[in-house]
Amino acid sequence: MLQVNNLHKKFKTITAVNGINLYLEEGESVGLLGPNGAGKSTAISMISTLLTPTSGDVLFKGQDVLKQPDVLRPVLGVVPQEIALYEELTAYENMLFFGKTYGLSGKKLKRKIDEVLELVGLTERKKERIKNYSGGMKRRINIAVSLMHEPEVLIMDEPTVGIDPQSRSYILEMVRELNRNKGMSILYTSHYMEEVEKLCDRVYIMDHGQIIASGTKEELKSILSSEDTILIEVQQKSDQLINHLNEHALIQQVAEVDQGYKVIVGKGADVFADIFEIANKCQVKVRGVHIQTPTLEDVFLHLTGRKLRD
Ligand SMILES: Nc1ncnc2c1ncn2[C@@H]1O[C@H](COP(=O)(O)OP(=O)(O)OP(=O)(O)O)[C@@H](O)[C@H]1O
Repeated sequence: MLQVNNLHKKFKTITAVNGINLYLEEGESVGLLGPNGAGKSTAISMISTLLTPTSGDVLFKGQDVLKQPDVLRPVLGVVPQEIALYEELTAYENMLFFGKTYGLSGKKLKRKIDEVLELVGLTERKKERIKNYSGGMKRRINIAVSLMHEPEVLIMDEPTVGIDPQSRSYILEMVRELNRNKGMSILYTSHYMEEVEKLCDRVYIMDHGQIIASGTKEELKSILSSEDTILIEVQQKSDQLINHLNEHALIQQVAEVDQGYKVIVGKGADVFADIFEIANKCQVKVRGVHIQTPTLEDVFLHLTGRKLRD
């Protein structure tokens, strides 16, 4: 349905997007996962026709979106990373305003506002000014606005960044509902791998302007089928420990995580005793060492040597 071919964007000296290819089928939920600065926002701004590419094509149902933006714009909903609402107006007034810009009016507009307010769970708060809303509520209204014209395709740019856990899980559930029950095709960008794992059928992993891996979650994780991921839980962190782990011949990657460190080793490599010995030498108390099933975060670590949220 939506196809992106060899898309590039250069800003003077920076190549923000360096030849990406991706597609979105009807009814699919696809994740664009990558760390800050990977080029996700630039890529989706071009796909949404808000930014002109340096080169490349975007096709919607076989038609060239860059030459004829109107083949996509009327059926596209975009949730930008920045909140785009009038702070002094109430949520309802904002929706009236944006609904009119989509060409809705009269009873149809009011019916649609009621429907999307219900969907984002803010019917009771619709008469409050946006400036009095929490960050999470603002984001929910931002999403509501993008749904007013019943888009076929929804593109979301990190819609849960910086919000409270309750709004976050509300938004995730809502996105899931839009995809599973309403059949909306969704391109969801995020640097939170848990969100992409939860919501998306297929995933593109982006880094430094390029797509470095793509496939279903299972396909991506099978990249690690010849590796084990080991979590080392420690009492206190130590740079010396990281250095020593990195020097170990059987350890391929080391990354710091909340509880301690994650290391990737060849399948079945027996490094447990060595880990305890190294930790002992660095005077780090180890709480536990566990082999884990790989996550998309581990796939990213394996491919780039970095964590998604470095
Ligand atoms: N208008 C611009 N002018 C110059 N450089 C830009 C512009 N927009 C983005 N960049 C640069 O392009 C690169 C990719 O940025 P982009 O915002 O697309 O990344 P991202 O993956 O969406 O990250 P984030 O989540 O932080 O927005 C970055 O190095 C950024 O500084």
